[in-house]
Amino acid sequence: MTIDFERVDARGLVKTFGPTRALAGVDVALRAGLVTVIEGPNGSGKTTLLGILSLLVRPTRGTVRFGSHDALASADALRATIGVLAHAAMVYPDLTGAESLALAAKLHGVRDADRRIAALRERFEIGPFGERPTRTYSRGQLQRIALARALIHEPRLLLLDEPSTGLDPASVDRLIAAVRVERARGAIVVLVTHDVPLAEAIGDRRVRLSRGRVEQDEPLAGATT
Ligand SMILES: Nc1ncnc2c1ncn2[C@@H]1O[C@H](COP(=O)(O)OP(=O)(O)OP(=O)(O)O)[C@@H](O)[C@H]1O
Repeated sequence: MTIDFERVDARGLVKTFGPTRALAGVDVALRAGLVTVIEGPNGSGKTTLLGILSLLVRPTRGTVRFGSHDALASADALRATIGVLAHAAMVYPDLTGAESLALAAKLHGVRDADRRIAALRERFEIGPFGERPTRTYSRGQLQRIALARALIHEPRLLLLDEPSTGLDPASVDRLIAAVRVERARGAIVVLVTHDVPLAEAIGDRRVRLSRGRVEQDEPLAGATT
């Protein structure tokens, strides 16, 4: 079954960890073909919000809808529609990059996996290093594998957590190009970052969190190129 949706709506999200209120009533609406940047100081709740949107963390209160689907009630079915690029690359160190992509394709039941992997390898310039174990990779090489893996199943919802950390300018350019392709495909893209130039280069909207609340939610100018 293919699940499709054009928007994700989170309403009234509260998340407490013991005495800590990581989120204190957050509403966000995310739409297909738009990049939403989530900003805010350390501890403002960004990672917690991303965890809830990835359906891996349950909110204490609130609702999450993927289109007409109650995402909290159907998390297992909907998880396949999500692609996540997290801080840790989450690859098996002894597998090669190519094997990591093949495994991800298999887990997601990607049809025509060989062709999809070849296309992603070309797009992210994963050359001969793709045949080496990932434990030998530089940060930028790992990032390219992680991005390719996050995109292997053409996710509807793409969640990127600080994707530019540690990348050189060429790698950041590649990342920006990749996000633009995903946006043009109609993906719903969420980008958590402290990287202001990156946010301004690809963000369509900025949601600023402060102490677990939305402090600002505004369009970003000039991001439509
Ligand atoms: N598993 C947890 N257990 C206890 N407290 C937590 C947990 N996860 C997050 N918190 C707390 O919730 C608050 C929000 O954390 P969160 O990681 O969402 O912030 P953030 O905006 O992503 O911060 P940063 O910019 O530092 O990554 C913080 O006070 C944090 O200490």
